[in-house]
Amino acid sequence: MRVPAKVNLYLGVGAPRPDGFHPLDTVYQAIGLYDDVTAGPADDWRVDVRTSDHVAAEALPPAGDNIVDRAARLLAAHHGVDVRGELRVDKDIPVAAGLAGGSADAAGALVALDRLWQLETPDDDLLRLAGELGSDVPFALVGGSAHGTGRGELVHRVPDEGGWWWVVVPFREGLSTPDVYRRFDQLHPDAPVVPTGPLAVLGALQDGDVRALARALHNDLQAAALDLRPELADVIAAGEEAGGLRGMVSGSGPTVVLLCGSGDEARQVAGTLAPSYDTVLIAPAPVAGAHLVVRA
Ligand SMILES: C[C@](O)(CO)[C@H](O)COP(=O)(O)OP(=O)(O)OC[C@H]1O[C@@H](n2ccc(N)nc2=O)[C@H](O)[C@@H]1O
Ligand SMILES: Nc1ncnc2c1ncn2[C@@H]1O[C@H](COP(=O)(O)OP(=O)(O)OP(=O)(O)O)[C@@H](O)[C@H]1O
Repeated sequence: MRVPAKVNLYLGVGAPRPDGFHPLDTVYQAIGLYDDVTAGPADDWRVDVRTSDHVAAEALPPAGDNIVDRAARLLAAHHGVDVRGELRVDKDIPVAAGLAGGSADAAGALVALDRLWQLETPDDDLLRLAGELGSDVPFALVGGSAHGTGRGELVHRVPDEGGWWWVVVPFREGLSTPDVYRRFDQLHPDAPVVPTGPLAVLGALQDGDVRALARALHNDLQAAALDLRPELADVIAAGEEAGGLRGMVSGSGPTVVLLCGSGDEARQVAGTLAPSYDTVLIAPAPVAGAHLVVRA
């Protein structure tokens, strides 16, 4: 099953809660850059992870600690069944990139194992288990474009009339999400308890208006990511110079994404950037998630 990466079209971040997580007001969009997760029968439990050229295999955790192992244990415990099967993960989404690749794999594992073990887990339970695995995992189930609140785990699909195009510039060396949130706290000691909301982004999606969306894109974590990786500012500037309508850091970074006016414009921007960076990808959006959750 194909599971997509995400970008945050809007990421409002508030002051840390007592549990250490930050309240978010975000708009996720699933983009056409995928990992592939498949499950088959086996007497024991095996995970086989393979990576494409631009995915840093060395950044993945040791056997047994992959987020798909955690997803399998959580789903099995919820139903009181044994963890059994062979799970294969083909990774094309860069690791620790701000693209939620691990979250996509976790969502894919939940859905693939739910089918293999014939559990028919209700959607609400699946969403709750996903939220326990990580803040971005429920969105990976839902896909499309969605509003996220809480620590990001409460997701509701939103109307999106656009067919959008992104140029994606990932880097082999990732950024740690907790490090970026920590830097956010240092840079914004007076962050509001309730983060500001994404009205302009939601309106642009509803109208399918790419120029309005370009104006409204916003990421409260961008300053923290740029502080940790100043050279990302040059990538954003180069992408906008090459014809991208607007460049930004995706989520906690370090991937830079550029919103483009059309598929042709995206190909042109990617062609201009390609000689300067190891990897430059093109992704249409929005795309489907791992599982169409009826309620969302
Ligand atoms: C940056 C985003 O990708 C934006 O969507 C997410 O907020 C990150 O989501 P994620 O990788 O699924 O994060 P989790 O696995 O839930 O949490 C990892 C770590 O990120 C920090 N974290 C995450 C989410 C959140 N709302 N506040 C946080 O402070 C915490 O230090 C946490 O221990
Ligand atoms: N299947 C997996 N794919 C990628 N990373 C994984 C996986 N399982 C565990 N991890 C670990 O999770 C951490 C974050 O990986 P991930 O690729 O999800 O980050 P990300 O793209 O920045 O996600 P987010 O945008 O949700 O913060 C890495 O340290 C990585 O070792």
